[in-house]
Amino acid sequence: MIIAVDGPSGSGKSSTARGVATKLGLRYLDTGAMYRAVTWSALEHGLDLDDTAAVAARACALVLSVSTDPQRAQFAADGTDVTEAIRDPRISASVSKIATNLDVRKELIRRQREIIEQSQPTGGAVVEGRDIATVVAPQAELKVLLTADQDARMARRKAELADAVTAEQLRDQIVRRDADDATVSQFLVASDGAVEIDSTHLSLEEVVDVICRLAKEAEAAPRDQES
Ligand SMILES: Nc1ncnc2c1ncn2[C@@H]1O[C@H](COP(=O)(O)OP(=O)(O)OP(=O)(O)O)[C@@H](O)[C@H]1O
Ligand SMILES: Nc1ccn([C@H]2C[C@H](O)[C@@H](COP(=O)(O)O)O2)c(=O)n1
Repeated sequence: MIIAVDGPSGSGKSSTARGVATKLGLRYLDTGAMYRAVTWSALEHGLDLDDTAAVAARACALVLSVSTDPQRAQFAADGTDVTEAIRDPRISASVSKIATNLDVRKELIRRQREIIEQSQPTGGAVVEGRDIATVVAPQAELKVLLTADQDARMARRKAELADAVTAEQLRDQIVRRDADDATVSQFLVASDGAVEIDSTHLSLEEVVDVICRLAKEAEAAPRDQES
């Protein structure tokens, strides 16, 4: 089973997808981390992020190791563990430049599909990002658009960063980033066949439970039609 979870920044995609994967015994793929790792690598190499050809060449050359264990997020870029470095505000501020580079997207989507394919023998994966249901895995058995209103998303991110960001940085990470990212992916409205879950007034556990229930229904649906 493939479960696609898309949505805007701070809506709870990563925490929810990890929780669902753990509960259902599936792999977990954080596609945003892959865009972050390319950003980290491009900056390490001193590239001008506006030089789209050079950045795309870096993305293609990058040896990227991605853990799909929902209990143990780990990412390595050219042999360096970047699990923590890719969460740095410096990366969050620049990552949209990389994510709106269409040649980078082409390369990362190719890799994401490979990782998804590799998860099939062990039961599948929960894959989260911005374009999973629409582009990366439109064949997903369950497609979720996870939303929350802007104030809730900003408050969650502020709490997560232990108030270590200014109001301006917070707005940049949530509002500006979504506006830029939405120019290349459709994650603000539910695509065909996707279920929208507004998590504004739901706890993380409640959202995980709703998705697990929908997954069980989706899994049972073809069997119901056969009988
Ligand atoms: N339903 C919820 N209620 C309250 N807090 C939540 C809920 N879901 C997630 N959170 C918290 O909100 C913060 C942001 O969640 P998370 O990182 O999972 O969002 P995201 O959509 O993956 O963000 P981004 O796309 O920017 O990486 C985390 O601190 C998480 O614990
Ligand atoms: N499938 C995806 C996943 C992520 N992005 C972009 C959007 C973000 O700016 C950036 C990092 O994602 P995050 O870790 O914050 O979820 O990558 C995308 O365009 N497509």
